[in-house]
Amino acid sequence: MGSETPTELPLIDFSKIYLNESTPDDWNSVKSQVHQALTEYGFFRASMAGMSPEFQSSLFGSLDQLFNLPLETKLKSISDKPFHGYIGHSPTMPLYESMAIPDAQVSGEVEAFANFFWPHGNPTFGESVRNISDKSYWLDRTIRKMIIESLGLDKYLDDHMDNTKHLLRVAKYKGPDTKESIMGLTSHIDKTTLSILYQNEVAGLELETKGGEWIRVKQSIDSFTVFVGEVFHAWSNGLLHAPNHRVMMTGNEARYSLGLFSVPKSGYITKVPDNLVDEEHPLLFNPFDYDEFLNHLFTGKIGANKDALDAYCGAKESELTTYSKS
Ligand SMILES: O=C(O)CCC(=O)C(=O)O
Ligand SMILES: [Fe+2]
Repeated sequence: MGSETPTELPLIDFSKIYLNESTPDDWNSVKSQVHQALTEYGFFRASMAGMSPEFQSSLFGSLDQLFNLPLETKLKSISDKPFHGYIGHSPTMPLYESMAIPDAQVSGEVEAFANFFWPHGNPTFGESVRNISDKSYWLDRTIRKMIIESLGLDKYLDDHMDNTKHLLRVAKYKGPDTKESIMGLTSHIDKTTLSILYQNEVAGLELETKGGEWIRVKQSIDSFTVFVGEVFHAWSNGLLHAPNHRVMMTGNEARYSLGLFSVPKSGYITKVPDNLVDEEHPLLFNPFDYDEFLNHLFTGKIGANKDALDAYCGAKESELTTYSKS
């Protein structure tokens, strides 16, 4: 792949592994594609077996129902935690609305969210959102395992798996009814370990290459978009690229997305593995507490710009004092 600029996201097929029909060679082949994609570009599309048009229409019908609830009902989904509660009607992002389900992979959490909005329950919402959440969760763990193996860091695997938590965010981008592109979500780099997105057929997500070109994601019914966030970039001492991305909307159809975001658990100190640091690869990030980083971000102590984590705990300036070869 070298330094050539891709015009589309690389597509990697996880179906055999997901269906438990893979050989060790299949695993190794997918693992090396994942490693290459996430170091070169920071993103790829993951295809998965088992998604039907009927499933897709019940899933996005459910999200339509959710966002069509009255504003005062949606506003009840409040939270004092960053990124958790209802977000919408922002003057800077008028097309965007979202709500979050923490620990959506845990049995009963999606159903509890549905029961909150529909006191008599909403089994279609529960089942379809749960299905995507489970597949995204499986992808998140499988991809992180592949990266850790491919970096030769197997001894860190359990620590990484045990100290990661998840948040599912469902979003709606209203069609702006214009021919020219309107900003749906401003460009940013996720403050996550990994981000996994599933969406309806309305395009809009764009990812930036290292060379500064924007690639528009071509979504299909059985694929997820996977990209690296600042936390995994930092943990890998810069080996994994965390891409800038944004949502640009045209036309009058609404775009729906479901994003599963993995982040470090509260109280866990993320630290670059020693094996990734040597004279040629000086330490780029000092150990950090993710919750404290978010606090700094949301109280304005550091800017919410693209390299917020670097501003918070970047080690470049203090390399000589923090880096020890032991
Ligand atoms: O909805 C999307 O496709 C992108 C969402 C996103 O980038 C985010 O929530 O961080
Ligand atoms: Fe994002």
